[in-house]
Amino acid sequence: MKIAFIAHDNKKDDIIDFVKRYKDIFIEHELYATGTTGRLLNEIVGLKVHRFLSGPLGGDQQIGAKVALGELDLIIFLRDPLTAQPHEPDVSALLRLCDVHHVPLATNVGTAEVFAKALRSHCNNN
Ligand SMILES: O=C(CO)COP(=O)(O)O
Repeated sequence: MKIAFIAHDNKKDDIIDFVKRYKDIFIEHELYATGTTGRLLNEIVGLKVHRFLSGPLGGDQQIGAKVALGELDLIIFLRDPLTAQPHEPDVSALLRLCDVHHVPLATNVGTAEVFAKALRSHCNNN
């Protein structure tokens, strides 16, 4: 599967912890991320990740474009619901495109866990 990771700054520790816990699963897939999130997943978790621009510089929109083209299968976007983002319109546009194109989207660790466990059982059954 093609999976994209995005995390706002206050959620960077959470996404690192989450991806570390499921590294054995994610390593089997094609991974994408916004700039800073991708760098951290590469340097700290040790995964190969295709990196787009940083979110505020257009990375969310680049991921949205891939969603619109049917080129991503799952989005893990750990949003910070307590901090205003200068690029909020880009964030909303990405969430909207996921809904338009029926692409599964996790916006918190609880939902991301459900997806990761589903991926794990899918891998174990194949
Ligand atoms: O701002 C973001 C998503 O809206 C995340 O971007 P970075 O991964 O570059 O920090």
